[in-house]
Amino acid sequence: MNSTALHQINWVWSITKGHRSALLIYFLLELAAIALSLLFVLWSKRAVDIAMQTNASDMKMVLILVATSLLFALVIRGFSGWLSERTTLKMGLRLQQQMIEVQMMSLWKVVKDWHSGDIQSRIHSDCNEVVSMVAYSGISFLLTLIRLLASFAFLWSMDPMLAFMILAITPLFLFSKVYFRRMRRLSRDVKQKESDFWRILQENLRFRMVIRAMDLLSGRREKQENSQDLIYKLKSEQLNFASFTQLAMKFTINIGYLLTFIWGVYRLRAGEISFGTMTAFLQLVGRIQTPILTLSGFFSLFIRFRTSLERIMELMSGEREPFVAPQKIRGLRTLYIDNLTFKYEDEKVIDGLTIKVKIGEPAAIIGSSGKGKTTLMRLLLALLQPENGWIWLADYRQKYVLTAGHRVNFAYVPQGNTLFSGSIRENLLIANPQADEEKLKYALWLSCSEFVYHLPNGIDTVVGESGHGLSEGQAQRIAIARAMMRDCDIWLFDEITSALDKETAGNLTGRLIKAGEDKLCIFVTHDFNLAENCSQTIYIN
Ligand SMILES: Nc1ncnc2c1ncn2[C@@H]1O[C@H](COP(=O)(O)OP(=O)(O)OP(=O)(O)O)[C@@H](O)[C@H]1O
Repeated sequence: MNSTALHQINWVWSITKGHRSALLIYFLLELAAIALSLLFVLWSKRAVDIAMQTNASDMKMVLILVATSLLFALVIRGFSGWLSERTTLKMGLRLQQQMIEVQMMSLWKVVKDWHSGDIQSRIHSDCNEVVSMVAYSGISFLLTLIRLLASFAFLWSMDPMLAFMILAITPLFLFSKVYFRRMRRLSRDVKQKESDFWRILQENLRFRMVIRAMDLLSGRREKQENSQDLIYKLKSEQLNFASFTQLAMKFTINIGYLLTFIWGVYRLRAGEISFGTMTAFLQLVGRIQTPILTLSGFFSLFIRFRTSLERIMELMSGEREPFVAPQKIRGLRTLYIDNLTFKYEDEKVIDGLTIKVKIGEPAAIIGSSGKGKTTLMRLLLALLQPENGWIWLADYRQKYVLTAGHRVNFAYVPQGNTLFSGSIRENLLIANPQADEEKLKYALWLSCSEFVYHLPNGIDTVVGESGHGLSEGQAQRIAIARAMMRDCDIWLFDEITSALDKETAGNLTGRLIKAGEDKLCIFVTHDFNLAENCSQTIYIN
């Protein structure tokens, strides 16, 4: 076994943690059901044989046993089915949580490389594929194999020749390398194309108004339809191949049944077997054929599972931000940036930047577009790591090298629309769930969001996806109010006046600068009026 397969097995084993006893119980219950079904065959053979004798004294007892085995098997199957569904559900949700957690904490370069549509496709369909294999199909495979072997051994004990005949006609071609390779390639291609489709779909839905407004509908529709056509072609190929192999399988299996039947009839006529044995034959043949058919279906499931497993593991292997305990700095005084250098891949964005921002002395950061202002914000929030140089936070006594743990000290307002769907109140409370009405009112006032009170539902007005229902400027101000709900000593504002008229912008920045007299405020801006009101202006070129 190669190291990749071993790694995959270990990984699969790790996701069963917390569910292993439920999986074992399910396996044992199904095993008991198999034993009962074989007892059913044995006792029904006896019942038929007794019925053919003149002295049928214990027939009643045997019939009771036949009925009991059937009934118990039914009850056990009912319970095990329920248990398996429940375990699948719980495991699926847990795995999804883990996948989402990894994505939420992934490093900047990982975020850039993965499209959220692709991630969603993996979290949804690949996760289902993997979990249903681990919690259900994998165990079913083992049980089917056991059922098959037990029925085969039973048949062998009654008539070895017949058992041999059945084995000889089993379509073993299904286990060939050609079959596996082709199915694997198809499965990979389908998954890849599905991810592409999710990417296109997500962007089409997100920008549907803009797409219509800019008359891009036909182009985007064509892209989406092309992607669907590709999926259709690949899935049709998959379907044709699977249907052909299933048909070949059924064909050979039915010939097997026919041969058994003819063989049985001749031997019955020759008086070599009893009626009971004949009925047992026919039942056992069924109990061998059905598992073989199930196994053939299982192989395509297994191939899909391997593909999905690789895709999930690839997603989960992205680098994550290590956990650092939150560290609130009491009595914060100064932020130092010393000879800071940063580059994305090869492009140097910030080169030897040195600045100092003190509490109560707001700073404006100005620079033409694409010069690295937002990058600087990301560095301050420890979302990016400097290539060279240092960022420190200092209180009265000492300096602390900035880490992700210091994020609790920052209230940050990003560029653009970042509201969540839900009411305005929910959007504000997410930043500080314990806040009271006073705090809400203050944050709304500080961000010049008094317009909220004139909305029909006031602060409980529901905002759609990406702030739909509010203007850009209104959404921007609610985003400022949200940041102001947090009790933080450093306020970072990234172009907060870009969607506001001059008067509102002046009002807003006036309130923020006044209220931030005991805060460390940094405004990234193109607004020179705002820069004039700050204590220092830093140019990034
Ligand atoms: N994730 C990224 N990977 C690679 N390069 C990036 C990434 N994000 C930004 N850049 C590049 O870094 C440079 C600075 O980008 P940044 O967003 O910091 O500029 P900015 O000064 O905030 O611009 P604007 O005023 O337009 O918002 C740009 O040239 C941009 O192409």
